[in-house]
Amino acid sequence: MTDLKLPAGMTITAPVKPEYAEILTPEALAFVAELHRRFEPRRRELMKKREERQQRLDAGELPDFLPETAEIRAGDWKISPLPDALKDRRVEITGPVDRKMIINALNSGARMFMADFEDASSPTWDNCVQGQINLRDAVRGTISLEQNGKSYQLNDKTATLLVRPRGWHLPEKHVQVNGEIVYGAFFDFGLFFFHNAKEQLARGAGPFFYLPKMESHLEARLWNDVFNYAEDTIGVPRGSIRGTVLIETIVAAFEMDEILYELREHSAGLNCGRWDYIFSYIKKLRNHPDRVLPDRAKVTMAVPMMQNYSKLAIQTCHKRGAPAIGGMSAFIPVKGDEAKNAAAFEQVRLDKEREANNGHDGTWVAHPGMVALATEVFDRIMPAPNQIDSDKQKDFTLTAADLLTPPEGAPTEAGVRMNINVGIQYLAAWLRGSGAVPIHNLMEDAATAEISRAQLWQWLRQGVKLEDGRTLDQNLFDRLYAEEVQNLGADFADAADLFKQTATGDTLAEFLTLPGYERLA
Ligand SMILES: CC(=O)SCCNC(=O)CCNC(=O)[C@H](O)C(C)(C)COP(=O)(O)OP(=O)(O)OC[C@H]1O[C@@H](n2cnc3c(N)ncnc32)[C@H](O)[C@@H]1OP(=O)(O)O
Ligand SMILES: O=CC(=O)O
Repeated sequence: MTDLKLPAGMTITAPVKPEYAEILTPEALAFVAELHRRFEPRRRELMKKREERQQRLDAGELPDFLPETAEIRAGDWKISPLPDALKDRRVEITGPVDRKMIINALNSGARMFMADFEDASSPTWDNCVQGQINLRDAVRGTISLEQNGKSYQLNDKTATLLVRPRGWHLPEKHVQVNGEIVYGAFFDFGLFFFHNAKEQLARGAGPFFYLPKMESHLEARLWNDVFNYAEDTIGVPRGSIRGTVLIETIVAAFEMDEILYELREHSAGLNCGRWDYIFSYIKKLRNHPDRVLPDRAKVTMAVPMMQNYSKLAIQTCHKRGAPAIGGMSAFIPVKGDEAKNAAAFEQVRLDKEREANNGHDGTWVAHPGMVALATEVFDRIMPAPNQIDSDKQKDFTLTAADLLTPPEGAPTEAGVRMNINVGIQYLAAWLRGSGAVPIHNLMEDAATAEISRAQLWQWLRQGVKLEDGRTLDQNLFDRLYAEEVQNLGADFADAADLFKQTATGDTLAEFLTLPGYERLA
C-alpha cells in the first residue's frame, strides 16, 4: 500500500493501492478538500431543510408549486445554448464505473453514456477510486482490458461521456477533512472534474454531469456554485460544465423551472428518473393513507400521474431551450427464452415510443442489446436532433393534484413477496460490491430496491388491504418474509437483516444505502 501526500487537515482511512496515487494526487485532493471547506456547511443546511420539509409532509402538507418563485416560472428566459456535443442525445446508455462496462457502453452505439457512481454502483472504496481511474482512461481513449480470454478496447466512434456523482446525502466515509467526513458528491465530482475537464474540452466534448436526487432549486443552486468555483479554479470558461438534473423526487417535480433557472449557465436539461421518483413519492407521502401505491409493476409510465410528470418535464424544458430526456425501462434482454425476450423488447419499444411521441429528446437504456431498438424508435419519431422546438406539450396544463393522484389498485400478496425477494437479492449483490444486477429478467439498482422496501414500510404502516381483502398486518408480513428468506437460503442472511431493518423499522430510513454503507468496505 502507498503513502499519499495529503493536504493539511485531510485523512484517508482506506488502503491506497499504488495505482490509486495517480488519482489521489496532492493537487486533486487539495481541490476536493477545498470543495468540502467551502460548500459542506451549505450541504448540511440543505439536508436539514429536507428533514423539516418531511416533518411538514408527515403532518399532512402536500407538495405544491412555490408562491415565492412564481416570477421565475412566469419569466421569459432560456438556458445557455447547448454545446454541439449535447444537441443530439437520442439514446443514452447507463451503467456502473466498472472497466469492462465502460468500454462496452462507449462502444454500444448509443449517443451518450452515463457512467454512474450513484444507483448503479455499490460505493465501496475500491469501486469509487478504481472507477475514477477507468474514467480517466476512457476520457483519453486509452482504456482497454483483457478479461476471460476477451480483449476489450474502444471503437473509433464512441458515445459521449456523462458522469453521475453521488447525491448530496451519501458520505465518502474514508476521507475526512479536519475530522469531518467528505461527502461523495464532492469526492466524485471533484476528482473527475480535476483530472478530466480540460482534456474533455480539448476533445470537443466537456465535463458533462448528471445530478441526482435533488429535492429543491436551492440544492441546484449549490451545484451551480460548486461549478462556478470549479471552473474558476482550474481555469476553464464559465459554462464549460453542463449538468442534466434528474427530476426524481416528487418535490423537485414542483420546481422544474426553478432548477433550470438556478443552473441556467450550466444546464443541459432535465431527465425523468422514474424509479427514484416513485420511491420519493412513497417516502415523502408515507403518512398519507390516500397516497398508497399498488404493486410496483402496476406503477408504469402509462398511469396518469407518471404521464403528467413526463409531459410537465417536456413542456418546462422546451420552454427554456433545454432537452427533456426520458427514463429507464427496466426490461433487459432475456437469455434462453425467445418468448420472454420478445416480450421484453416489446415493452421497451412501447416505452420509447411513448416517450418520443410525448416529445422527449432522448431516452435511457440499461443494456447494449436495447440500443438499436431505442435508436430506431427515436430516428423514426424524432428525425431532427431533438424536439426542443416542437409544439408537443406546448398547451399542456396541469394542477398539483395531477402529479399527486395515485393510480387505482390495491397491493397483492405476490407484490409483497416480490418486493421482499427482489429487495434482499439486490442488497446481497450490493453488499458484495455490485450496484446493478439482473433479477427476474429486470435491471435492478438502488432506486428500484428503494421502492421495494419503502412500499413494504408504507403498506405495513397504513395497514393496507390487499386485493384479496386481507389486511397486511405484522403477522402476515412476518410469515411471508420468513418464507421468502427461507427460499433464498442462508447466503442471504446479512442482506435479509439489512432489508428488514429498512423495510420495517419504526421510522422509514431516508435511504437504504445509508445503513448499508456502514456494512461496506
Ligand atoms: C433507476 C436508475 O438509476 S437506472 C441507471 C442506473 N442503472 C444502470 O445503469 C444499470 C445498467 N445495466 C446494467 O448494469 C446491466 O445491464 C445489468 C447488471 C442489469 C445486466 O448486466 P449483465 O448481467 O452483465 O447482462 P448480460 O450478461 O446480458 O450482458 C451482456 C454483455 O453486455 C454488457 N452490458 C450489459 N449491460 C451493460 C451496460 N449497461 N453498459 C455496458 N455494458 C453492458 C455486459 O458487460 C456483457 O458484456 P460481455 O459480453 O463483454 O461480458
Ligand atoms: O435514476 C433514475 C431513476 O429512474 O431513478
